[in-house]
Amino acid sequence: MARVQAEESDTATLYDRLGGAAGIRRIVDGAVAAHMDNPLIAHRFQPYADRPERVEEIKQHTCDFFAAGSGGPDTYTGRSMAEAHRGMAIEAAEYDAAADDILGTMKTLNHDAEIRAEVGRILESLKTEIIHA
Ligand code: HEM
Repeated sequence: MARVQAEESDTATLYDRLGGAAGIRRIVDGAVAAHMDNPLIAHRFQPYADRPERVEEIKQHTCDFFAAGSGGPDTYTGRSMAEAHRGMAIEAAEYDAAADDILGTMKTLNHDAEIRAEVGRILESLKTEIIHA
């Protein structure tokens, strides 16, 4: 029985381990709030402060992006990462600040070190697409 449970948890998708759509939404909400408060990148997001409908659209696309990339049922219909960030000239330090916000939010939400490291590796793999796009 213990063995079966271990096998089940080994095969659970990252999407399931993040808590599905609701769990991903909590991470995205927390990360966007952290970005707005992060002196390294707040200026990137402040122009959206009075456009709640655009913020909601970006959040929805980000949720779909993470869900589709982690084994969830959703399809991502937003732009590619390079296209979404083209012309912004995002620096590596800004990228790291955004990744820290996401991983810090996950820690606050009690995701353990192992799953945070897994998400950290995925974020790292997106870095070259997003910086200097
Ligand atoms: C950590 C990895 C990142 C991921 C997975 C990510 C993901 C996304 C997604 C899915 C969108 C929505 C695209 C769309 O609606 O078509 C988006 C938009 C945006 N991202 Fe990122 N992003 C990341 C890093 C960053 C960084 C480092 C910055 C700036 C410091 C940034 C600034 C923005 C801005 C300002 C928008 C809105 C663009 C617009 O309205 O046209 N992102 N991002």
